[in-house]
Amino acid sequence: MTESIVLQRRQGPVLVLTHNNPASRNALSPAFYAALQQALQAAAQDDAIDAIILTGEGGHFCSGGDLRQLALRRTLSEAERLQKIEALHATIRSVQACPKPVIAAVEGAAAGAGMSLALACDMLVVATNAVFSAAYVKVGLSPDGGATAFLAERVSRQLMTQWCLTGERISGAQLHGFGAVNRLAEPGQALAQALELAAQCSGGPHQAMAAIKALCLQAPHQSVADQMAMEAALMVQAQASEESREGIAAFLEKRPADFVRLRKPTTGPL
Ligand SMILES: C/C=C/C(=O)SCCNC(=O)CCNC(=O)[C@H](O)C(C)(C)COP(=O)(O)OP(=O)(O)OC[C@H]1O[C@@H](n2cnc3c(N)ncnc32)[C@H](O)[C@@H]1OP(=O)(O)O
Repeated sequence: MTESIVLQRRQGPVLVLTHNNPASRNALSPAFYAALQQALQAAAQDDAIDAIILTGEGGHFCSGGDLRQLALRRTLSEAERLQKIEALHATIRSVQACPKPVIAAVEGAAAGAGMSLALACDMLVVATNAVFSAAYVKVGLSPDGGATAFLAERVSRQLMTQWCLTGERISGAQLHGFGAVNRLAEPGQALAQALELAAQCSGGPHQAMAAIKALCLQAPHQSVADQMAMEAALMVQAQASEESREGIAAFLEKRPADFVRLRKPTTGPL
């Protein structure tokens, strides 16, 4: 039996998704795109899952596009090449469209589109030995997977341009210095730290958290007026929700809020 390209493990209400292609340092593949999208869609529907961690098997997060496959792309038509890029982009969108927080736990390399995938996540836990690189330039390519959008959210245009033009390696510690990282972990501890962070997001109000994720994703990309319009639209919904009824009642009754009982009963194993 062939092993899954995305390993799935539940730790309480946290789903850990592990890219399992260590022989190529977790280079990207159509099978990975399909499996990750499917896992995220299933997790979105599963009320027992509060947060998702994305990580890589074998000490590396992801080495980006598969260079053996990319070498063959020149023989494809422009439309076919676009279709392949779109498969990556659909995967990036699926991370951001998932209503649950997705946390990247990064050890080792996050190169090229592997860096894009890590930066697409809602939160980032990196080991000090993690190495990010916009490696595209090294192989004569320009960035994709949202790399330039995600870098622009985190650092100046000058620095982003330098990183993309040189493909230089950026350590986990460096990224942490730019405030681009939620937690900096000792080597080998990124997943453990990500699980701690995920635990902080557990037991919360799912609808409100989905609204918060959507707001945080849009904030760097729209005007204050548009952002406030989006906040208003979501707040109108939130104020009428069972979640806010429970949260406010719990405060007034001096007891912990119980958002979990508002969810549908789970069908899957915990
Ligand atoms: C559409 C998307 C485009 C892009 O993302 S463009 C950017 C593509 N990515 C890169 O250019 C990064 C290439 N990889 C590396 O720089 C290094 O690797 C790492 C830093 C990730 C890891 O270095 P180390 O631990 O020393 O491993 P190793 O000996 O270089 O590689 C081990 C095996 O993994 C294969 N491999 C690594 N990255 C890729 C890749 N991106 N695509 C296909 N295979 C890859 C190698 O070839 C080799 O394989 P074998 O053992 O058979 O010699």
